[in-house]
Amino acid sequence: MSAVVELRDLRHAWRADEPLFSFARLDVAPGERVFLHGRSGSGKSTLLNLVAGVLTAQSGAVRVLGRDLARLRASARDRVRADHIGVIFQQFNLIPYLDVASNVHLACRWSRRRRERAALAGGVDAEARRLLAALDLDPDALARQPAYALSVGQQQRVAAARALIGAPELIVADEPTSALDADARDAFVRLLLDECRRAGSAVLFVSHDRALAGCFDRVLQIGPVA
Ligand SMILES: Nc1ncnc2c1ncn2[C@@H]1O[C@H](COP(=O)(O)OP(=O)(O)OP(=O)(O)O)[C@@H](O)[C@H]1O
Repeated sequence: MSAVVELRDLRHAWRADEPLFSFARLDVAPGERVFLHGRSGSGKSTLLNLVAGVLTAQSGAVRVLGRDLARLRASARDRVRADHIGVIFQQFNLIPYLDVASNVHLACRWSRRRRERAALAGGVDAEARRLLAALDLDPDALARQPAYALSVGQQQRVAAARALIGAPELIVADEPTSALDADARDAFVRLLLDECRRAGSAVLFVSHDRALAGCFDRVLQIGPVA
């Protein structure tokens, strides 16, 4: 099966004289779990934004499921993201006054494909509740709570459930464990990767914390351009 993500001769520079990173070639296979680390400021978030189609490549190509993101109109890029990528960013991007279940449902409101996949798995609400429980949140106690009333660690898990619902081919996660202590961090990563395996989702997980690297199939370092 062809790669979920392909990077080809990708370079990015915020300042013309200072290239941030370059990837001659990187393929992420279906279901593969990739850990990407690098020092603060090395460009990890920038790379994930390129893969998620939030930024467009200055030179080289980012392909997601064979589609070259830079060649798509903005609306088509948004569609690729909504249909095929589950995003867990540092700030979780939950809507604070919306309840937990509705925050998880959002991914299925933005994408018919994911709504249909969740429906096949038993229904959008049932799947949201299953994912919350799988991520160690009690859906009976929390589903109707507004997101703002949850702890940071709970909000991270809600964001993960929203990324996973509808089984997108790719999960991109940007430092989702930065606010957790070591035990909570390890448990969260284990649960997240278990659910990705169940859904067949590939994972691109970014962190500066190399202690997590052992949980992944492949470890890559992002660094300054030589
Ligand atoms: N929109 C932007 N415009 C200009 N420079 C930017 C922009 N976004 C990021 N940068 C710069 O690019 C560099 C890489 O930032 P990025 O957030 O990708 O790094 P990171 O590896 O994710 O860092 P951290 O681990 O601290 O989150 C930094 O020097 C940052 O200041």
